[in-house]
Amino acid sequence: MAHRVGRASQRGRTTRAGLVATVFRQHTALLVAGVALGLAGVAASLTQPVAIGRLIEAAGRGESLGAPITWLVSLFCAGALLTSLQAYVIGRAGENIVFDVRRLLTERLLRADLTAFGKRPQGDIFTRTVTDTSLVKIALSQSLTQLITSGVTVLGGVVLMFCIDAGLMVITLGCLGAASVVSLLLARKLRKVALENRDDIGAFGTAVQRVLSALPTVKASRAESREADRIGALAGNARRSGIRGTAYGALLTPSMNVGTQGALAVVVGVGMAWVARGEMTMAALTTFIMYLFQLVSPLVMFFMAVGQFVQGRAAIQKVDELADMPQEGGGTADAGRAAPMVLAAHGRAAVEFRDVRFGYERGDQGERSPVLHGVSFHVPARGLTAVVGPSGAGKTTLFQLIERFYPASGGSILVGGRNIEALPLDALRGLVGYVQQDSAALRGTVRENLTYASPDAGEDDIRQAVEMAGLAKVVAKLPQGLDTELGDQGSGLSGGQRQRLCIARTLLQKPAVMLLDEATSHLDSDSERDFRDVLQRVSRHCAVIAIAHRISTVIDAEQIVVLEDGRVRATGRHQDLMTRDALYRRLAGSQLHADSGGRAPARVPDRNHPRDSETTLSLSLAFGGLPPATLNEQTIRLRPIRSEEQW
Ligand SMILES: Nc1ncnc2c1ncn2[C@@H]1O[C@H](COP(=O)(O)OP(=O)(O)OP(=O)(O)O)[C@@H](O)[C@H]1O
Repeated sequence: MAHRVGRASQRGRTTRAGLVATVFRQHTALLVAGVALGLAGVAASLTQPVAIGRLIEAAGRGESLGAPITWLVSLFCAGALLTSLQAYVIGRAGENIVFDVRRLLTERLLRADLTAFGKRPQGDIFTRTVTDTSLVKIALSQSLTQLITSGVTVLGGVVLMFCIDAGLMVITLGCLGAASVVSLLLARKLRKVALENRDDIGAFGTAVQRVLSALPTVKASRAESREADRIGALAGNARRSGIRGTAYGALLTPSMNVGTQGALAVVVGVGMAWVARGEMTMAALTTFIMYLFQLVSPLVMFFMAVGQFVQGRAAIQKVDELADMPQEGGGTADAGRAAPMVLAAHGRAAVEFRDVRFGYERGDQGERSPVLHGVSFHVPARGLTAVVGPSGAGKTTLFQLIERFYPASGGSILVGGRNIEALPLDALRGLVGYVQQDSAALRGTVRENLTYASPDAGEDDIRQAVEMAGLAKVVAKLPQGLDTELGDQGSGLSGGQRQRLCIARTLLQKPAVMLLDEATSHLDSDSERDFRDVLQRVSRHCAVIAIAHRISTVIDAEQIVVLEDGRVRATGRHQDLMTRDALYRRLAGSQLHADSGGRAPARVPDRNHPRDSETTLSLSLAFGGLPPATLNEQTIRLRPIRSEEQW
């Protein structure tokens, strides 16, 4: 049953009714079965006072008590069996509901549009996904069925009591009616407070998630006390609204108790007077009082269920809001994993930007601050293309658009000659491998991390990718090799090792286009030289686009795109750009000074010479330790880097 939810509801927007209502409808059969069992139990309970009345009458007449006692015991057993069966069936339906809600919600979160996702605090998303879904389960299974079965019990009891004595019933209803009005008013208050409490818990969860994800920064900034105070204040808000909710909830049950106890006192007094005057039999009064006693518990349960249900409705609202988040690809995310695609025609550009414009959405009003202003360039199907430019020029944004994390506001991006808007997302992301600026490793084994984008990869492919990314020695030293467990965000490996892990993961994907965002920034000199060899090899098979601040990566590139303020100002090879583009010269010059346009051969510095040792130091700083001899055909005069210049 839990799997019956239609594919349609899993993909685009759920329905106008919301995700929870859609899921609820899928489980009505089991819920109805649970309610039916509950009602049968109610019937057994409602018959018990009649059976007791018969027992009293039989005893009064001196008849055999065997049959009435058997009848009564059978009713007790049937009531108990039906109640426990109902609890199991309703509990099962509740688990099925929460399973489907969580499954569909997670799917929608994973396919959410990044702009919409970025606007929501992650702690709030977590609270809604974990805590609120539990409240949804309680509201839609236990509370709802309790409302129905208790409601029917109360109704049935009222009808039967009317049949026994209408006058006494009118008195009873008067007392219960007043208590019910008070309880309903309290339930309305409770719903309002419950919504506030959900918001407060969400804010608390957000604050906790914020500090836990940056705990080393918190410690290094000595912000533990400040954060503890801030989070403590938010926990205090949740406590206050929780206590207010508890207070309303605590008033709900006694208000009903007072009503029923008042009714009981009046009924006993009036009833006994009528029995004394011979206007009512003792058996009828006993049966009536039995029903009144039986009414107390369902009435209290009914109003408790009302309280739980209104709290659950607040949670349902929160879950539905989250599930309503816009989905990638306008709500038509691609089904399953698309078959791997290959770039169409040979010789066609692997990636082409045609007058692409883009701005990130800021705030809730949809206003955008422009980042790319008509970017055009193309990337050949083979070879290394480097993208360079000052910080904030829009380099990473180019990659985000190729991956279709965000849609371009104007112009078009083509991969293999096809507009990416027309490609299924899964296929596009299968073609394009992306090593992000902040290397993304996950909790799990090294092997799981490696095969994350290609779950079916074989041992040989894994070994090859590990070798190519320069990770083989690292893996060999790990206690369990590829099966060594890593912590959150890949802790257990150094920054550079994590980055190589991500490079290996992307290599394993065998992409047609590989995007490397400052991918070599963490690599040491030896590994970077190895990796440049890897790049050379890989770029013979696919298009590699690398964002790099290191000239060592750029020098060998077949093409360099110079980006400034979201515009392409030049494209060409290193030597060409050194002569004709001032910005490129300046960017390169911040690391090195080319004496003769980068044409004369490099002089290898002598470490023993005081001036050269200074030069060697700054060279290795600027080039991340790459030995000068590896810079082909460069005559480089380096300026010593002084610490005061770094400030
Ligand atoms: N998610 C985002 N929401 C809003 N603005 C963003 C977002 N990401 C980037 N920006 C803005 O877009 C501009 C370009 O950012 P981008 O990351 O593409 O620059 P970059 O050239 O890669 O910079 P760097 O070299 O420092 O990594 C910056 O001004 C940045 O503030």
